[in-house]
Order: sequence, then structure tokens, then C-alpha cells
Amino acid sequence: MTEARRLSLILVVALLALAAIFAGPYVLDTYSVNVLTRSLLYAAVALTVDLLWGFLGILTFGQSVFFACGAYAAGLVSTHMDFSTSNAFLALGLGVGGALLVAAIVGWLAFWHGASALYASVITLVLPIVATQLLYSGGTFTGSSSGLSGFMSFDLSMEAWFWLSGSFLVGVTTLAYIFVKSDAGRLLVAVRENEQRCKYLGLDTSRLKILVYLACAAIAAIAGYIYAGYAMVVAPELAGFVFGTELVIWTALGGRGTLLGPVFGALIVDYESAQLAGDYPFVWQLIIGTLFVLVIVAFPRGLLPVVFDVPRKLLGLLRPRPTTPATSVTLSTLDPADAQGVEPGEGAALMVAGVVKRFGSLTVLEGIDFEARAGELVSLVGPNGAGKTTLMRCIADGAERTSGSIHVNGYDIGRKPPEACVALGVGRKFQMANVFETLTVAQCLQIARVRHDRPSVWRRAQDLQLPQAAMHVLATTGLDKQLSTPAHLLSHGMKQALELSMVLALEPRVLLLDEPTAGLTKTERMQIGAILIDLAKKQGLCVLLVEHDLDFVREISSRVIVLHQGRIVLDGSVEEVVASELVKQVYAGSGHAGIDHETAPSPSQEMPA
Ligand SMILES: Nc1ncnc2c1ncn2[C@@H]1O[C@H](COP(=O)(O)OP(=O)(O)OP(=O)(O)O)[C@@H](O)[C@H]1O
Repeated sequence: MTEARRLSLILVVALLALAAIFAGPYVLDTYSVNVLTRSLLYAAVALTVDLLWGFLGILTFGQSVFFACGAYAAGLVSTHMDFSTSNAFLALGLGVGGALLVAAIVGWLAFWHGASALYASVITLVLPIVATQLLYSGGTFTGSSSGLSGFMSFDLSMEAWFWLSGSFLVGVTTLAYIFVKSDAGRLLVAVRENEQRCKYLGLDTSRLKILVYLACAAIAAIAGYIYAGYAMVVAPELAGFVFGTELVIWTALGGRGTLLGPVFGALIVDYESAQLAGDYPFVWQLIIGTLFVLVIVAFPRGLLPVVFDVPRKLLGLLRPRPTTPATSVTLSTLDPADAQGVEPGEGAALMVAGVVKRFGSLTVLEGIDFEARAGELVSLVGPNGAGKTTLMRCIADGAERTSGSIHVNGYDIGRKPPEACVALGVGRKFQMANVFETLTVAQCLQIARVRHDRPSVWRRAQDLQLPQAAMHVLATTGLDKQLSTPAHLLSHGMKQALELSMVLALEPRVLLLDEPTAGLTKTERMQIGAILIDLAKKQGLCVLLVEHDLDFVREISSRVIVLHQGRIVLDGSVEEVVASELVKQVYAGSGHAGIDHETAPSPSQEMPA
């Protein structure tokens, strides 16, 4: 389906939903219109919980606070100032502005570099408790536990409030749907799935989380503002933990990560709760709670995926499944004139000086000094625990080392986080293939290009330009024929190749590879070896390779650095290292055989490590 057709289809569905909203008051009784007006607004807030939790992976209990910001702004302005159109807009501005301010502070606290997802959830858990206490202690200003009531509002009929709330929900849902299906929206799933890989692809994930959090806070505040206008009463419970948790429950029931699921979850549960509360005032919460437990146990993904799965399965039985899904992305090679890699500064491509790394009292790296130039392929070898991976980490993340300095392309990495090191020209491939498992090969590569090609917030790109080095890896391994294949279906070797292409898509000048051939077949190893030689010799990259396979090291390296107990014991040519008595002792001392030619492992064996 073309982009224009896909977007037209979304708009047609949105128009149908608006038509249904318009028809609502004509087919529903007054009670239902009244209750559903509230439910429509709650559904908009549940949608923001889904964006944060279902898509971005942030479980939040605090969206109620932003809803209350909008509601209380309307209530406070109308109560303490005269009601007028200008004051009403002032209240809207204060509500949204207040919500944005609170979200910025909470976002900064919850998503700073290094904060865990649990930490974020705990902060959003505390937020409603603090907000409710503040409202309770506000005296006559906030109305304390009674809240504010009887204030003036726009003179709209109940039907008009229903239409306004419904149109707001349809508008927000449509925009959110277009966004999550766009190239920029895909980043949310990438962050949820593998935040570490995102950072090492140069993405500032903390910033992305804060931006989405701010947008969700603003949506919730507008919903709260409309709610106060229609209900003409606000109470501390609107900011409370119970409402915040209800939003999470509706999202889980409907199906998180589906957008429409939480919307329908909120609409149905809130409407039915109102009915049950009237009919069974003492047991309705027990009934809702029991239903929730039953649904979650039977359908952990929520109800909407089940509703969609049934027809899909039936259609799947009727229609033969295509063996290879059609790809919608066309690959092409980036013109070298359009390359956006960092301009090299003074000195060698990589300069490591006096680097020390300690974990508490354990010194893992001690006084590491070396330089590597562009076009060099340097292998880093040494027994297990020598500190090889730790050194790679120190080069790719300025916060890792205890002391010493590291310059990449002539620029001091200082204490910069991984994404900033990527901007200086570092590309890191991990020991275990580190890709986005649920995304396709093409989507993984698109995310790797986000630093250079700004993604659209409403469209999906149909073509993808990659640097020649990345295209070379794709063509050599045949990955260019599997662009529509989800990464989790690839073989181990193909995943390694995909990760390497993703890293090369960054246009790095210093390439860090941690055992790129681990677990590969001999043919795959030879392929990777040829690619690495090409990258260093023809593309002029500085390649630093951690490797245990001596034959592989001997075939491709221009230089070998031997690390032992956190120190460099030798830095020289392959021949020098192989002939070194010291190196033999290092390996003998580690309980392994030496690395001379006589005792070197056969091609199928790995170098002792
Ligand atoms: N987070 C950590 N906390 C404490 N010690 C650590 C940590 N990470 C690594 N180490 C220790 O640092 C030392 C070096 O580990 P590192 O993984 O860098 O070695 P390596 O040379 O890459 O080994 P291998 O070849 O087995 O991958 C080891 O003794 C390891 O136990």
C-alpha cells in the first residue's frame, strides 16, 4: 500500500469515528451522553498511558496529575477570577503550561542518563501522592478535600460537550496513530526494545522520552481542562493514585501497544463502572476487579489483540501465506559527496592515554596508552578477564573510565555519553549481536540512519540511502535480499552482519568490534574478515578488534595489542607478537597453551583466551 493510500485510509476511519460521535447524542439517552462525555476524556488520557507504557516501555501511574493540572487550572481561574473568554484561554494556558513544567521536572528526574525504568515508575508513583497532598493543603484556594465546584464555564449544551470531548479523542487518537506508525514513531518501539543499542546508534533516548512525556502531559492537561468545563467540579481525586492506576488498568485490559485497545478499554470500563456503581453500589468494584484479573490471566496482551487475531487467523486459513513478504523500502548507495561523517581533527584516529578503570577496589585497566591511525586494523588479544571488553567500553562511553584521556578523530571524548561519542565518529559492535529483534532488517537500518536522516513524524520513508561500507556488508552477506525479514528470524551470522551494517550506517571513523566472528561458521568468518580488511584498507577506517581466533587475527590484522591483567604487555606486528616469549608466558600463566606457531590452534579452533 502506498503512503498516500495508507494515510487516506486513516483519515477515512477518523471521519467515520467523528460521524459516530456526531450521531451519539441522537441515539443515546441523556444519562449515557453525560457519562460518556467523561469517559471520552478519560480515554484520551488512557491513550497517553499507552504511548508511554505500551510503546516507550515507561510504566507510569502519574498521568492523573497532568489531567488534574488542566482541570484545576480551569476551576481555579473561574473561581478566583471573573469568567471570560480571555480568562478561559488563560486557564488553558496555565493548565497546559503547569503540566509541561511538572512533566519537564519529572522527566528530567526519571529519564536522566542511567536512570532505570523502575526508577521512572517509582517517581511517577510518588507524583500523584505529592500532588494530592498539595491540593489537600491548599485551603480555600484549592478547596482542600472538597475541591472546587459551582464555578462558571462555557455555556454549552450537554450534546456540545459530548461532541467536543469526542472530537478531541478522535483527533488525538488519529494523530497518535499516524505518529506511532511513522519513522519517528518507530523509535519509541526501538527504545523500548533495546535502549542500549539506540544509544550506541547515536540517539539521545533520554531526550526522546522527555519529549514524548511532555506531549502526553499536554494531552492529559487539555482533557482535564475540558472535563472541568463540562463537570464544573474538580476534586483532589482527579490527581490521585487511584485514578492514575485505573488508567494503567484500562490500558492493560484494552491491550497496551495498540492505542485503540486502551481507548476502548477506558470507554467501556468507565461507562460500565458508572452503571454498576448505580446498580450495585457495594460490590461494583469487586466485580470490576474480578473481571480485570480474569481478562489479564486469560489474555495477557489485553482484549484488542484477541479481537483482531480471530479474523486474522480465519483469513490466514483461507489465504496462503506469502513466503517472502514484499519489501516497501528501496536501498541505494549514498553518494560519498553527501557523507556526513565527522571531520577528522588533529592527530591519530584513536588516542588512548593513561586510561585506568576500577570497579571499587578492583583495578581492571591500568595505564593503557596506545594510538591507532586511520586505515589500521588493530587486534586486541589477551586471556579471559584481561580487560579487552572494558577497554572497548571506555572508548565508546566517556563515563566508563576512572581516569586517563581518550581522543577520537582528534576530539577529547571527555565524560560524554555513548550517543555523543557516536557523534565524534565511534561505532561499536557488541560481542552478542545487538539488533532490534522485532523490527525488520530495513527498519533496523533506518533506525541506524536516524542521526543523519531526520525521520518524519507522519510518514514512512520508502527509500533508504546507506554508505558504501554498509551496502558492501549487506550485498556480501545477502542481507539486502532479506530487507523485510524480522531480525529475530535471522541466523546468528546474519544478525552479526546486520549489526555491523547498522554500525557502518553511522559513518564511523573508529570501528570497535568485540568478537565479531564468535559463533560464526568458517565461511561466514572469511566473509567478515574480507569485509574488515576492505573497511580498513579501502575505506580508511580505524578498526579495533577484540578477537580470540589467532588465525583470524593473523590473517587480517596490521597490528596486535596484547592485554594482560589490565596492562598492555606488547604492541607490535603479528610476527612480533607470535615470536614473543613474554606473550607465551602470559598465556602459559593463564593456564592456556602459548600462541606460537607450533602450539597455535588449528583454523577451526579458537585462540586460548
Ligand atoms: N561491572 C563490573 N563489575 C565488576 N567487575 C567487572 C565488571 N565488568 C567487568 N569486570 C571485571 O573486569 C575484568 C575484565 O573484564 P573484561 O570483560 O573486560 O575482560 P575481557 O578481556 O573482555 O574477557 P573476555 O575475553 O572473557 O571477554 C574481569 O575480571 C571482570 O570480572
